[in-house]
Amino acid sequence: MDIEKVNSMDFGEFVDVFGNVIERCPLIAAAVWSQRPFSDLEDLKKHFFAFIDALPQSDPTSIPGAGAGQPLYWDPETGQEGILRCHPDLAGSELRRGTLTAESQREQSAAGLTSLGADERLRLAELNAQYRARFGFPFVLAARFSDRAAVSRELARRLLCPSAQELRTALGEVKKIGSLRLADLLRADPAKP
Ligand SMILES: NC(=O)N[C@H]1NC(=O)NC1=O
Repeated sequence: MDIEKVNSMDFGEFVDVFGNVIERCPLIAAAVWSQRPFSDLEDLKKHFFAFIDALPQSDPTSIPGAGAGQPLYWDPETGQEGILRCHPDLAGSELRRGTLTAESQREQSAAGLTSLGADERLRLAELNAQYRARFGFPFVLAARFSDRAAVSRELARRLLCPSAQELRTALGEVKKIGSLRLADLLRADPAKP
């Protein structure tokens, strides 16, 4: 798909195609559509990321200690933390139930997370739960740049980071995931974050 094709899309088509560039955040694609035309893939990416960067960090709707669950779709009132909460755990219950988005399923599968042994799955589930309890959002990592051993290692390491730093790191991972998804859609070089 070239950029002319992207620029010619009506609202509905654009949101259909780009609605999951940011996991379960079709409203971000909806906002980006209104900024067309785009000059190229980089420009399109810039608009997605600028939208995220302009959001408030915290989620005033979250209740501290309530362990906010995963929403079906992003609510703009929940800001950047809300975007993180739309991400399914890596090797978590959504993967087991088969309810991941097609993109997430491919990414988790590429990192080998669909074929973990019971012990590895349990260890990741424990680390994911500790991470969510500490930060109030799930551990987010661009799985396609990782593998099963690196995922647990990175999770254990980031669990010890300060919250403000972790929010920034996690949003950086959201952008890496979005870059890869956009590159796939425009068939550019997907290896470039
Ligand atoms: N939790 C988390 O990082 N999930 C995401 N990572 C990724 O590469 N795809 C996802 O769905």
